[in-house]
Amino acid sequence: MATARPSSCGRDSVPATPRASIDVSLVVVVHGGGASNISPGRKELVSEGIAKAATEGYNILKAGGSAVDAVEGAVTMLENDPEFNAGYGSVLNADGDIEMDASIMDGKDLSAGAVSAVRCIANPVKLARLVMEKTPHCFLTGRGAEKFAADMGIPQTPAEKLITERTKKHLEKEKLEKGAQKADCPKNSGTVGAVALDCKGNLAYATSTGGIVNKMVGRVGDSPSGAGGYADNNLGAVSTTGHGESILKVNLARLALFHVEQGKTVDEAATLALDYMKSKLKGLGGLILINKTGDWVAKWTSASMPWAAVKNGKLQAGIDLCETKTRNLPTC
Ligand SMILES: NC(=O)C[C@H](N)C(=O)O
Repeated sequence: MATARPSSCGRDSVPATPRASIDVSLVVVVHGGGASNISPGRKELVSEGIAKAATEGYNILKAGGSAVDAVEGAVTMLENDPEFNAGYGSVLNADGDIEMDASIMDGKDLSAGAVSAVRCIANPVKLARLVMEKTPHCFLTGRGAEKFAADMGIPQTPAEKLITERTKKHLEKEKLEKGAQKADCPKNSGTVGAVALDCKGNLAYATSTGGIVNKMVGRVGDSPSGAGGYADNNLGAVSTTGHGESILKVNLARLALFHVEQGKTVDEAATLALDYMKSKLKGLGGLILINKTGDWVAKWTSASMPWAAVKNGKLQAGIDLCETKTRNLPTC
């Protein structure tokens, strides 16, 4: 179990931030997917991308934007970055095609929007937000979601423009290895997510993914469901990543918030939820969580998880265990 924390590290549970702030702080935390090891050659690009996304979300909050605006902005940035498995750079399914899932939720009134198995759209998170705000529904899938996107004036992005050389090679390798989607071997890295707390005390989350490489056509994972993320102003906001089938079975995001509801610290809640998934199903993954007072945690059981958090103007980020770095906010 790995936890991001400001200045020290280790395997015991310690809250990432002091509890109970007096005023509502602006907080944004982002993740770039629970992963096996990230190659040294990609680490810098991944670190840069994740820091920029957290900064984008924080700048939106500072300019008076809502928590929903912040998570949408941060996740859009990661969807546009080919280093991550969401939007441009999504992993390929067994047919060599992209099918993406995304969701967003406003903790103020529990309004939620999700899309699954969408193709030819650059930013599924924006479509999920439109489902939340412009339809009487929470969830649109496949053809219906694409028709709705066209009705909303979202331009079509040809599939070839979302596919990269890296994702083509990834699929080839997976097919050669007959890549079974094992719960305890999360090779499928790069799903992205964000959680935010705004100046009005509103919480939100967004999660977006291409899913898992070499998945069956039509497979939908946890990311567009309440297992892949949840936000409730009374409790907190969570975005999850990892083995989707395991995450769905334990309803990971809501499970973590259940522990918050029971009075646990964010660190304890994340640990209990991830440990349960691991002990029950051997499922590995990670999550980011902010509670209503602005305490946050980034925690994972996979080998690594790129994450970044901005609170009180200070950016902290890391990928591996014992690797928290504090730095100035980058200029976007
Ligand atoms: N890397 C991931 O987080 C994959 C995502 N949870 C899915 O199973 O669709």
